[in-house]
Amino acid sequence: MGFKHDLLVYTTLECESPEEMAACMHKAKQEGADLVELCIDSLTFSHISQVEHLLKQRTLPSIVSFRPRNSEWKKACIQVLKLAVELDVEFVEVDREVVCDEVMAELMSRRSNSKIIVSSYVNGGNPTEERLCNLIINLQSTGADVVKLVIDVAYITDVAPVFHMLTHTQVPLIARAAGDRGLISQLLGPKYGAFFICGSLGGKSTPGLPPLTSIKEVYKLEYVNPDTRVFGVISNPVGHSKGPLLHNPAFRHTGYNGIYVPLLVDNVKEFFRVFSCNDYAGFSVGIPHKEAAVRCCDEVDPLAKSIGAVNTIIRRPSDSKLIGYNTDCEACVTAIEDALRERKKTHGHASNVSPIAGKLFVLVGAGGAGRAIAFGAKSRGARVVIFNRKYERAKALAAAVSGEALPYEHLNDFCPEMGMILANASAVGMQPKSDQTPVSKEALRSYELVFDAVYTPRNTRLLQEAAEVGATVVSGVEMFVRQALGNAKTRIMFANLVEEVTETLGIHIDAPSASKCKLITWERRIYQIQ
Ligand SMILES: O=C1C[C@@](O)(C(=O)O)C[C@@H](O)[C@@H]1O
Repeated sequence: MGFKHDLLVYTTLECESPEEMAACMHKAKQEGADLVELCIDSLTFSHISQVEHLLKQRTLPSIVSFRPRNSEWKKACIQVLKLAVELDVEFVEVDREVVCDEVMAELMSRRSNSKIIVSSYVNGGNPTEERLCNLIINLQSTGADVVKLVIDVAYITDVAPVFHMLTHTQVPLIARAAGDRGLISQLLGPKYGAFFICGSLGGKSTPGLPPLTSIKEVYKLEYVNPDTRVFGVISNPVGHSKGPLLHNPAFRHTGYNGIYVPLLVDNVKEFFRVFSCNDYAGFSVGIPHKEAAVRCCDEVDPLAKSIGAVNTIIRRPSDSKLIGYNTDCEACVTAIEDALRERKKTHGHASNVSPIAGKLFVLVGAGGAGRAIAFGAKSRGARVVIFNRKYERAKALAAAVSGEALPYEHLNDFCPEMGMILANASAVGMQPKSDQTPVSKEALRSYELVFDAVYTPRNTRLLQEAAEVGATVVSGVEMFVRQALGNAKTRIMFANLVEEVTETLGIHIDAPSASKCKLITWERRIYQIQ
């Protein structure tokens, strides 16, 4: 078939009425879909003529599918599939489990322009290459023009055999790993020769499916090819990350053939074992993996080593070794310093000494991000006090930065002096639990500045309440963009990208005031603020 490398983006329409389906088809077209899968079994219709009308009026090339929900529906299924073939619908999808050889043969012989897709659902997780291969051979033996597999995956690593099949199968193959952990089967599919990619309609996040709009605008999958280098954020959860919105445009501006994707990882070590080739070139590391990731690296930068957490990993092309860095530390501390300097400037006393020096720096959270912030604050001469739900972790971190650990229950009463700095490095307040806050509004009155590492939502409850009591607030987006620049800088070293990435991101950590307006531009872009 001629279209193997011409990417077609489709979306699946499940609607109650033919009218609604026609309207959704229109919407799918507006959002950039090349074709739609019409799930006729989702429709309520009294007569087949309504389906006929819908198919004749279709405004996009279509796949007609029908999944019978019980044995009585089987008759309707066969009737609809035959109708679709008669009407020359572009693709007619036949479920291998329901359609017998005889009907299959009839559909094949009656079609003129329709292509027949024979599909199967692979359940039970852990799809081995052998299992997938046998299934493909079986489906192909029906004489199908296209074979389609929807595969249940338990872990992101289960997607690797799917990529292997996409690369090595001769018959045109549509493969989709279902669920959140299967998302990369769609985003990276084109790298492995996939020619059909499924997206979700209406900006909706459907598990395992990228929104149609982000396929076109963020990932630009039509440019992904076998040489595309893969980057991504390893995290769990990962859906909140704005990394793809920031790194993908940066790649394009610099003409670099790379893609940056969310990687929902349960076990970092296993992830690196399976995705071990040079094409998987660099990673951001998010919660809760920043400490475990240190143990996966072959070399760790001295700063990251002392912190005990990495948030950036680069695969060195010359020997495929993983090199870990920590860009959170400088990102957070410089964001706080800049805000304090700005405040001092308006109060008339600017100075070169870090404005954090000598301050009481209260840190909530002793995980990977907390560790980086504690080390950063200590490096600037702050007195660090740590609160963490698990007291033992707070104590261990306090010992590492010559600070003090206090029981979490005392956080709201802690007020030894006024004008302290508060940094939240816990996930409290992150979407979807954005009504939560780690520190009460009353307690915030003792702080001169409040920083929140949580950046989704942008204006957390903690920051809103801190602003209401008159504190200077620094949002997590300041840290997020700065750590991403750190990612880019480490990437430049190994991918021979020149200063352009820095230019594109537009932030020069050494010259904070010049960077401010670019930061705001990125903030607008990331949160899609007009
Ligand atoms: O903390 C963060 C944010 C992040 O996890 C993200 O959401 O993209 C990426 C990490 O590298 C970084 O340290």
